[in-house]
Amino acid sequence: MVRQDGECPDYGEFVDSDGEGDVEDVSEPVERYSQGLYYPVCIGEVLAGRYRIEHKLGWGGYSTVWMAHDVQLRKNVALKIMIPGAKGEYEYQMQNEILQTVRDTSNLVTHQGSFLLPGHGSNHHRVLVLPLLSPSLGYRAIQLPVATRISAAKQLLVALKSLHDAGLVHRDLNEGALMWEMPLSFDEYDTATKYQWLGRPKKVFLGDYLWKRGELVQQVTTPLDLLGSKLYLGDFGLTIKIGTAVRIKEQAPYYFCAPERLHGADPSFASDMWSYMCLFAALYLGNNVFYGNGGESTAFSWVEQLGAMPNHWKGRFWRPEEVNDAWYDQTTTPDPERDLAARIARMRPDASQAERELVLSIMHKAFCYLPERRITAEQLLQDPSFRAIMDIYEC
Ligand SMILES: Nc1ncnc2c1ncn2[C@@H]1O[C@H](COP(=O)(O)OP(=O)(O)OP(=O)(O)O)[C@@H](O)[C@H]1O
Repeated sequence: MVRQDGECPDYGEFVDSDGEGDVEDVSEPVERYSQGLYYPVCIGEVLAGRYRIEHKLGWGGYSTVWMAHDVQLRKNVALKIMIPGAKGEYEYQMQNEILQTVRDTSNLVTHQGSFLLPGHGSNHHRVLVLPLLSPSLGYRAIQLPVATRISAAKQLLVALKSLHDAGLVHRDLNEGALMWEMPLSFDEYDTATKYQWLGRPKKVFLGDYLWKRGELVQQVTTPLDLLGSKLYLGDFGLTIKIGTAVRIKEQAPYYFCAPERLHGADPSFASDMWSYMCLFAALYLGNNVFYGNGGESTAFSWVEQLGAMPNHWKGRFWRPEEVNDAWYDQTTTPDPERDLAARIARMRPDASQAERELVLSIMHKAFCYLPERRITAEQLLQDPSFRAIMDIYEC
């Protein structure tokens, strides 16, 4: 139904004790509320006198993200409520930098405004008001038509190029940073209709011991037929200016992290391009090319598919106790049964031999160990093999 003034509120439902585990398994760790990191929120609560919380969209190391209705402007928004302190402020500052320096922000998730919420004690939580999008799909992206996924890969590359052109390194490219457009007409509907599409919030009371009432809410699962075709890149909580030296070089999930970062190098445009190609491969193949927790298994997955790592990286792996000298032995070659070509053939038997060769050529240009030889976003957008793939899928 179309939204009416004075609408009867729906606050979702508390699950019974059997359902509590299901909500807890997929939600943020509850102890982060008692530690004063996350801001406790209830469905139906109105923040800053205008944003009525309607559902939960997701959470991360630095925030919880909520779907809200802006009763002043009568539109839906996402509220990213940051943890207090410098880490929570950093993304706001970086988003301001992006808004000032990036020429084309049309595929980037940037704020439309911001406010501070008083938290526990003297803490304050920065809140970013973001466009409402579909939360990242994770492994569900494979259920989208392949042409939609390839179009997403192209849009992601355009978004990344715009960031790189402004001298910014994303540094945390993974599936969680990809969000899809939601239908524009969504703004006109009342909460009950939105819950018919997204499901009513399932929730658990956080407990009386907190300084403020709050609920642990299971995040929405967007029906795939509700998604638009536009893809957005978000999560700039770790973004840096190129050339910035960082204390922690590596980044989880490690199977998206460029190998030089696990050998002590700072994040760079090139390391973003490695992560980009991991995402391209996941979208094209429907599965990740590399795996593991950043230790032996991840390094093994590089070597079996790409061959030996550069000899001068020897002795620099971040987990020295797990090193295998064969990784740097230049006589170690990819396993023909399990290399990239074999993987592409296995995962995409429907694609022609010519198409698979184009994809293999693209992947090798970005899955190149030496960052200085890796293809850039600008070059990849102009690359004949990349363009040929985009032509096949009419993107
Ligand atoms: N504007 C939005 N619309 C819909 N969902 C969103 C939006 N922004 C974020 N989300 C969802 O919330 C999740 C958490 O957001 P994000 O990864 O930006 O948080 P974070 O605290 O910075 O996390 P991380 O630990 O990954 O850096 C995302 O994976 C995404 O699914």
